[in-house]
Amino acid sequence: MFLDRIVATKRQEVASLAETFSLAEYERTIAGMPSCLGFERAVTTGRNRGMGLIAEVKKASPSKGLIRPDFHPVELARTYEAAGADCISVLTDEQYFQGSNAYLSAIREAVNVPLLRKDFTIDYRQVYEARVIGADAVLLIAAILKPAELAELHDIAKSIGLDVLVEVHNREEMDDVLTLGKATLIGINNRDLHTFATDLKTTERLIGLVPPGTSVISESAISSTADIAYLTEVGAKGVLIGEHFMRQPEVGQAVADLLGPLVKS
Ligand SMILES: O=C(O)c1ccccc1NCC(=O)[C@H](O)[C@H](O)COP(=O)(O)O
Repeated sequence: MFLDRIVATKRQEVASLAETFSLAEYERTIAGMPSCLGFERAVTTGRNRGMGLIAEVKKASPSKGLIRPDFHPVELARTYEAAGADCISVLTDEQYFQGSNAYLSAIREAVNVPLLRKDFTIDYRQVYEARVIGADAVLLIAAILKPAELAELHDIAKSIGLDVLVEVHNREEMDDVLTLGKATLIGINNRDLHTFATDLKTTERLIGLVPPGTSVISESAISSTADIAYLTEVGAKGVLIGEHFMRQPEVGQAVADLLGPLVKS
């Protein structure tokens, strides 16, 4: 299965990171860095539009292959920011998404909105790495972590100033995450990471389980104002959109088209 292959690759990457990783050095570096920008706050307030937008910088994916051949990550991020995206998600996985840590660091220098490091985090060293390369938040995916692992990585991320988007796709993962009682920001992924099948109704099916005080972001397969209206209606606080924007010749216009109908309160 693809997700297992991705995780196997991550284990190899973590093993090579571990060869040079020094906790003391990372902590020293982080101590000298500016505070993180508030990712959770930015996406959940959504500039009072009623729906926050995380726009994703995504060159390729396992399900779709190459999505945007003419790929200029910094230019895309600047365009997202200028068009009103609240946060930017940056794929850093190289092997399956053609992403890079270097893209995230370059984007950090270029924009002033919070950045999510989008990768498959399975080890505490990747959390420190995310902070050092310039992320404001990390993604923790319930499908690839045991509850105790997720709890530990969540605590570490928070301890170094990162926000955490905890991703679930089904009832069992949601129950596990809610039982831990740590997540304040839950991403419901409309894509099944095992089969790649997408269904926006996944958000509607699971959102009712989430207690008040915890915000939900709907992720994947979102491409129209009708999708956003529907997800607003079911109670999502924000959306994460990658492929739709990446396929547009005029990315800024595509963002404006989706955000345009949202009313400021
Ligand atoms: O996008 C994939 O094919 C994929 C495959 C396996 C694991 C994760 C995958 N995507 C990560 C994401 O969650 C999406 O990049 C993100 O939600 C944006 O989705 P979309 O708007 O559909 O590009």
